Amino acid sequence: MSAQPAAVTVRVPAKVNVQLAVGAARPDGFHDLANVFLAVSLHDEVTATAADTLTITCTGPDADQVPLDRTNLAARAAEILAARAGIEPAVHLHIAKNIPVAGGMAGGSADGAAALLACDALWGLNTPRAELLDICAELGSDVPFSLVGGAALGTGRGELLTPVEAGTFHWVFAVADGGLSTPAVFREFDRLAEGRRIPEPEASPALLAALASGDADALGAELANDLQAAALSLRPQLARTLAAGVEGGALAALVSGSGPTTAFLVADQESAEKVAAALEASGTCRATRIASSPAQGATVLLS
Ligand SMILES: C[C@@](CO)(OP(=O)(O)O)[C@H](O)COP(=O)(O)OP(=O)(O)OC[C@H]1O[C@@H](n2ccc(N)nc2=O)[C@H](O)[C@@H]1O
Ligand SMILES: Nc1ncnc2c1ncn2[C@@H]1O[C@H](COP(=O)(O)OP(=O)(O)O)[C@@H](O)[C@H]1O
Repeated sequence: MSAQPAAVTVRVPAKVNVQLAVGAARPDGFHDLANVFLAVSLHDEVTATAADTLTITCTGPDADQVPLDRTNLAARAAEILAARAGIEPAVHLHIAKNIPVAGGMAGGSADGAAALLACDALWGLNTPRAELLDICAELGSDVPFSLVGGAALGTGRGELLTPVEAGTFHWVFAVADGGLSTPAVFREFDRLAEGRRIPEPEASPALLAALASGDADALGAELANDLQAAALSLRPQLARTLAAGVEGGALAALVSGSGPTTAFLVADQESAEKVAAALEASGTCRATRIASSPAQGATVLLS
């Protein structure tokens, strides 16, 4: 019998939604989506080590905003996996956090997927991939994509994934002060849509073709986020950040998912540095990050 590893580290990417088409509210409170996810090279790392009880620690610039109790998605992932295996969730999960918190980049979802993979390896469970994906969907709509990474279309509430083709793209992200609550942004979407017929969400063929081609100008023309108006309604100053990035040379700009992080598509690495400098000089954001896409999904680094 092979020895269990003493510690397992999993690296997991953030995401941006290059198309987020939102349907009407469903009876269960969720919204049907056509959610074109792209994993980007901004990562958290989650390390699992055996411990007496389930404990969470977190380091990084936004660590003080991360819950360290059982509401942390990494803790919930460990509990669900342990319950299925009939064992105790006796693990210390350390989160090295680099993804903005409550920023619309699925940082919590990323940690949930990473913790699931790390615990599965630490406990030697070899859970089938399909079962891991089921647990991810139970944890949250974005969590399956954090496991899978790359580029994918999410339907249903975003949890039903079909891989899509994607060339390489370069991005700048502007991190805002404070977060936005995802349910609050969906509620604002509903409020703004009152009295209007909301079409069924559908992936745009032009967007998917642009994504596959690797042509940044073409993709820039197709970026679309139905939650953007709601995020801007709750946080009007984001309009200044979007404008500052475009004036600084970005090909296109949009709010990342439910926000308030804003995403800027740029031509190349050199342009990324210029746009990041322009955004920082504008004083309209707290920080900037440069990244490329697509990035690999949750991956075991050390064990
Ligand atoms: C908007 C998106 C875009 O990818 O992500 P963020 O930008 O916040 O990261 C996702 O749909 C967020 O997914 P996730 O953060 O996993 O949400 P969940 O935990 O499943 O749901 C939190 C709450 O968001 C709302 N919600 C979420 C997904 C969905 N398809 N319809 C919804 O209405 C519901 O109010 C739900 O109770
Ligand atoms: N591991 C985690 N990292 C960050 N936030 C988490 C985590 N687990 C639970 N949360 C909670 O989820 C909320 C949303 O965080 P996050 O996933 O970063 O944002 P978003 O849903 O906008 O992508 C946070 O405000 C926090 O209360």
